[in-house]
Amino acid sequence: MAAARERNESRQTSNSYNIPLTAIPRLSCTSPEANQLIKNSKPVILTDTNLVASALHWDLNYLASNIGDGKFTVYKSSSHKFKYYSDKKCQTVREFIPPMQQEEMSFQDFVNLLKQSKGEKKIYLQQALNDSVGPNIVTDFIKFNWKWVTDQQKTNKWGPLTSNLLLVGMEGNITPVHYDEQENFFAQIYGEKRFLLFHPDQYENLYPYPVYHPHDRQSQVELDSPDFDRFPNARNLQGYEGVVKPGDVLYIPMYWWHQVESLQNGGETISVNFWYMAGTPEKVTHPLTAQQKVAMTRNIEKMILQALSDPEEVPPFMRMLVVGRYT
Ligand SMILES: CC1(C)c2ccccc2-c2ccc(C[C@@H](CC(=O)O)C(=O)C(=O)O)cc21
Ligand SMILES: [Zn+2]
Repeated sequence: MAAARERNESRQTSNSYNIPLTAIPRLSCTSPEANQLIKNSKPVILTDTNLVASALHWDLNYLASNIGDGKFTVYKSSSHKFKYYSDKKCQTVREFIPPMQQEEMSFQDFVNLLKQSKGEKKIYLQQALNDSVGPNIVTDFIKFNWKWVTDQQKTNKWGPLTSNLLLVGMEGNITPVHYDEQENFFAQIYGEKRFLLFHPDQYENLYPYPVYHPHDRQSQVELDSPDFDRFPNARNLQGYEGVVKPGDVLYIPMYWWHQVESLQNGGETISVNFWYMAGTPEKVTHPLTAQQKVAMTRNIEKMILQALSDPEEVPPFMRMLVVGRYT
């Protein structure tokens, strides 16, 4: 680990984190290498997809004027971090305090809030694109390059598209490191976003919350100030970094950890993601892939919770099972 830190210091990476980062490849979607990376579940920033070319004229005013008067979910955070939490799991952890509030409002109200709350209150609009949006947005949406993305879905044997989230973030917003259980083509429309990605095998270095915790799928490690006493392996973190610009599409393979940042002083950001369910899982072969191991830990944790029924019983049970026996 010291070596990793020396290497990092000697390489003087641009990031403000003390983590060795390799550049995510940036390739044309027409290149065989790009398609090979996707096939092998490796991240890649794709150019020339035209996936959201029909939306590259979207900005705050265009959306406010055309997206209709529906209500949009806006998250407010006292810090610049928007740490996802599952509402339905809030009851399982008694002392859990939600780190952000959510509110429904019109897009125009969101834009007004954005313009007046420079700096202190950070807000993040996140809304699944649906048919309640105005006709011009529907037209732009229909003109997404569905041929390319559907070909990808079929070639890579993914499951169905589950949602397209419209994301409008404030400069400086951070979505802390987490993984999703879906394949993701992340399309950038306005402004720039910086991604940190970590292979699923970095599981031991990122200490995910228990599955029953509201912060399920999130890391307990704060990348900007890791608590090495509680999470010593965080010193061994190694990851990937890339910045997506308007028109770029980042492929985030399922189970890959990612942290997403709207650049400070970069202005607001607009993105649309394309989440696909996983394809049918490969039959289990040994050695297990990191993804298979993560999926197994999730199933086992769910089974133990089911058996014990009380979340408070899980930590002592796990210690009894493991300490002195498997450690
Ligand atoms: C932080 C926020 C708004 C949120 C709050 C409450 C519940 C869910 C979510 C949620 C889910 C996805 C994203 C998009 C993206 C991260 C990014 O672009 O910031 C990402 O992680 C992905 O596309 O996989 C962002 C959010
Ligand atoms: Zn995500």
